[in-house]
Amino acid sequence: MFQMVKIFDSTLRDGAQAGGVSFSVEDKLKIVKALDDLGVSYIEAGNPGSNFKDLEFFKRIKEIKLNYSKLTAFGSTRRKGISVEEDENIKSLLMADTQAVAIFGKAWDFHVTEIIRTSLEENLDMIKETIAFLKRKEKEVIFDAEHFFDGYKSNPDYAFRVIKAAVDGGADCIVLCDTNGGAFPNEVYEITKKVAKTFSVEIGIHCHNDCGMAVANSIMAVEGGAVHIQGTYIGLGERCGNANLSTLIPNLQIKKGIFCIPNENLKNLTATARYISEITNVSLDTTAPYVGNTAFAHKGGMHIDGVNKASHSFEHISPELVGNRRRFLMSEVSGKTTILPMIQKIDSSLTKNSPKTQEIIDELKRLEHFGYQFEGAESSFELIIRKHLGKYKPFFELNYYKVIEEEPANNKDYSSSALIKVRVDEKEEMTATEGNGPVNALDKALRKALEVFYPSLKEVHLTDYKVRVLNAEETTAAKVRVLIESTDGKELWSTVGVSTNIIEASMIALVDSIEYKLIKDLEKNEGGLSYGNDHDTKDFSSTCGIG
Ligand SMILES: CC(=O)SCCNC(=O)CCNC(=O)[C@H](O)C(C)(C)COP(=O)(O)OP(=O)(O)OC[C@H]1O[C@@H](n2cnc3c(N)ncnc32)[C@H](O)[C@@H]1OP(=O)(O)O
Ligand SMILES: CC(=O)C(=O)O
Repeated sequence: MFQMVKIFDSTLRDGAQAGGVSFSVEDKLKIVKALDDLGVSYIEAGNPGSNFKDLEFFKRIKEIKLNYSKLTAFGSTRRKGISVEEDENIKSLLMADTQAVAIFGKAWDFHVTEIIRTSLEENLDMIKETIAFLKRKEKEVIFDAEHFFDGYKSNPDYAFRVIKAAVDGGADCIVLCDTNGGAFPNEVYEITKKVAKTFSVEIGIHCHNDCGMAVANSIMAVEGGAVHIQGTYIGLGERCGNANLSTLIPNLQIKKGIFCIPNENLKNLTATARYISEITNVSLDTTAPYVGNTAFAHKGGMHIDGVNKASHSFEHISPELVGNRRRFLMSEVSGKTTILPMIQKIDSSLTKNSPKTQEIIDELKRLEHFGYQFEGAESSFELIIRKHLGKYKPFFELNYYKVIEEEPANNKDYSSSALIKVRVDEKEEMTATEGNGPVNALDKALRKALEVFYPSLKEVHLTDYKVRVLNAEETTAAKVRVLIESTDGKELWSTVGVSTNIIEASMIALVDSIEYKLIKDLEKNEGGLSYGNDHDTKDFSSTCGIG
């Protein structure tokens, strides 16, 4: 039997209540567009009664036509002691002019008497009157029964009366909220089932993740009869966050066959997660199920061997289904089986027994002994393979760079400046840039110089920069390993550099990052690289900073 649920994304409302998150109006517009492209049913995009930014957002979003999702504004029921018509929050909700509104009201008697400090009867009136008013304004009304599970455990009769008040007011959907995130899956299942049996209205679920159960609880709610699922796309939300939709959607659709978004969009799940985390400026958890960077990364030699023989030996689904990819993590404990797929991506004629394969693995082990770590820097390793196989075209030559540190700085924002000269074919470009540190200045100067030749580099920026001291006993003469992660907003890649000089180690990783991006761009544009014999193949050991 065909089964479907409606996905309600609250990244821009509950997600905005997460510590460290602050969306600009532009951010919100971009995220709405991405979620609409993905095909979620509702986008709860803000709380117009809360702040001017959200009011401005709701004005500007009118210029954008959504193809799939219903835009939803969020607010509370009327306040105690006033009429719905005079409530400023409700006036703002109407000003947002959305097709759907989500209204929250208390379902826990304790919250009614101790937090909003009114009578149990007035709370029921606040809920029913607010919903009836919004229905008269022809809104689709989603009622969030706040603290429903705690409320039910404290006073089931009252929790049900809250739902009845919402149904009597005309609510289109009643959402049972585990606001404090303390419920367990069996409780959510039993309680949701009782509600779904008692009321004929559409039932939804909204789970917080304080016990790490938000996804499991949401699934159990679906088992119990919920057909409207609230969450946030990468799990952001108050405290420990909300049910993570990038986990829930594939769990429901791929594992349980319950329709959430158009099938053809499942392959966009990973890119959407990266895009949203990018705009939110929150790193995507590398171990996030389905969409994380290591969700399909294998390191143990036996696992890699197994996956090579039959991918489902160590993978629960095929990564391509959700737009992710399989990765084999390189390390000194790798055998040829581990690196062969990477080598074959560049030259499919090579086999486990080819001398080149052995040479590359020897080189990997030599570099790891020197201090490199390719597990976190596959892109640098791919460049090494390309250079070793002559499948590499240098995009530029770094002729010269110089970094100047100034303390105390004239300009408080910039304590460093960098000068860089690059050559592309016969043309040279020299740039100077300031930065808030030497690596920042170098990064900006290098990209500025190269953007003249390769405009796509404008999209690139660093998302992570890590330094690890390798032989701390050498104190200030110690060797350092710099790992950087870069993105162009669509893909993430990591590169590495090692040197006793932190600036040089950073520069090696930065140069690798740019070369990798340019190779990928060329591959996309040309449908594959061609390498003429006229191109020099740079000696990779010099790029890696070792003699
Ligand atoms: C579970 C959830 O996530 S609910 C959503 C929570 N989200 C937010 O709070 C973010 C947006 N909030 C805001 O911007 C502000 O809190 C505002 C503008 C909505 C309200 O600000 P203020 O009027 O200054 O009130 P403040 O935040 O200090 O206190 C909350 C008030 O709302 C009342 N309230 C809380 N829940 C409800 C409810 N379900 N129904 C009606 N009133 C409620 C409280 O009783 C309190 O009123 P009081 O001052 O008369 O005691
Ligand atoms: C409505 C909501 O965000 C909650 O109850 O958690």
